[in-house]
Amino acid sequence: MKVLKFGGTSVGSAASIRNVKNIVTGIEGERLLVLSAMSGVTNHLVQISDHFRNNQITEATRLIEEIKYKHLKLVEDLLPNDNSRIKEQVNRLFEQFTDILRQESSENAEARILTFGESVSTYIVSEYFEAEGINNTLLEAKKFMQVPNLENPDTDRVGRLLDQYLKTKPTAQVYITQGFVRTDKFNRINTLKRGGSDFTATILGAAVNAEEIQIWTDIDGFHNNDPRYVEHTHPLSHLSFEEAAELAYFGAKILHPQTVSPVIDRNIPIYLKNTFTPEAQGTMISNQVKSRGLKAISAKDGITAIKIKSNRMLMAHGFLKRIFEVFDTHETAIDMITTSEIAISLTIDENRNLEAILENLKAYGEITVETDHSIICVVGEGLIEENNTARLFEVLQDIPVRMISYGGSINNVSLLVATENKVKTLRALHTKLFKIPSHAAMA
Ligand SMILES: Nc1ncnc2c1ncn2[C@@H]1O[C@H](COP(=O)(O)OP(=O)(O)O)[C@@H](O)[C@H]1O
Ligand SMILES: N[C@@H](CC(=O)OP(=O)(O)O)C(=O)O
Repeated sequence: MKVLKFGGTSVGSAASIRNVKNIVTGIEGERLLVLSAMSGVTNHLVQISDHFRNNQITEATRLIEEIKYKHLKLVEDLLPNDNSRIKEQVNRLFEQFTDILRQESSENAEARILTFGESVSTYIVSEYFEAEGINNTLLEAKKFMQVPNLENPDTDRVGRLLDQYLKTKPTAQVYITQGFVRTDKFNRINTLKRGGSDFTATILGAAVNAEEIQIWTDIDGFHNNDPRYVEHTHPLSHLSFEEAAELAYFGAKILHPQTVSPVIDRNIPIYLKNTFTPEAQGTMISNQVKSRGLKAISAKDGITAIKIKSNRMLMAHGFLKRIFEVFDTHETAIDMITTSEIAISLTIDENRNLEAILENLKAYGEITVETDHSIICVVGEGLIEENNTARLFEVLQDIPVRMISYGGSINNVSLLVATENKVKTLRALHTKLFKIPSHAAMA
């Protein structure tokens, strides 16, 4: 079995869905397709959910009509003839969706709203494939994507649930299912967080012990820096699991942060490919280390730095343990840590429980908080043994760096900068580390 994930732009128009069809028919054997919502739809659903929560029914209804029209137009473009049955079903799906909105507001209603885009996109693609003679079975992801614990999905359990469910469905060479959706510990619909269809693909890849996972997107692989901010980036032909995991966790938008973790133990390779230029090589992510030294740079926004200053207690044993317990109690992960004789600074990327954390930390010293920071992550196998780092520190002469994490792993150096300096830092590092002429890296 191969798992093929197609992202929002790949299912975003009739032309791109025709590319998807050509890609899928060019691959032999059993294929499990994981599809995202059409590009832009989940953003609209977020707005609909917000309007709904604020009782702005007129605004919510206008947006629903907009995305309904977008999907009906897609049906018209893909299947110009004999489409009335399919349009009726799309209309029915939208009626069911509007019913969700009428129900009492709850966290669950929000997740059901956000995951609706995947329900319609998979239905339309399945009908289109059928009309094109590609026999396929549409699977409801909520029947088997039981992921109560986002940090550590039980892929064996997902595999067992999928096996049971498949017994109730017609067998096919092509299966189609929704990305992004999961059921949580209360067995209610929830999401895998934004961009989560990549994570669906690797959870399912591990669950069925796939021979490989292909993630089809709108760019020719993993680039060595963020192409939205930096010019003259280039795709990398290979990344190790560790390199890809660090880059995704520290912000590279092309992959959901947790994409890599489910497949490492089973050693299932992931290929990143471009739906619009399928012949391009793309990036392979595997357990092999094909080259050492500097590979890529990424950035993660929304970081908060917290400093705890205490000239009495820092060196006392058990002090760090008590600090970490505060974060543990409030289920908040720590990203970076630096210590000095009298202070510890650490960062978090989730401010949901910030107030409660600060309240608890007060007992341990004087607290300073800085929001709106970004972690810049420089990654490569054996990076810090390869003498690249002297050049890294030259760049930092011109950029105010709040924290540096060096030596936690030999594959990664992380810097914390104010978000207003992020783009400048990415470009300066690109120029210096990849030896690009300085005028060329500026967008
Ligand atoms: N290092 C990187 N390499 C490639 N693309 C990146 C990188 N960092 C950010 N991106 C952005 O990620 C986008 C693809 O991710 P995404 O929009 O989530 O795709 P999809 O909708 O297919 O899931 C690219 O268009 C690119 O702008
Ligand atoms: N549609 C969801 C899930 C997803 O992964 O989308 P994409 O593959 O387009 O990033 C989102 O926008 O978050």
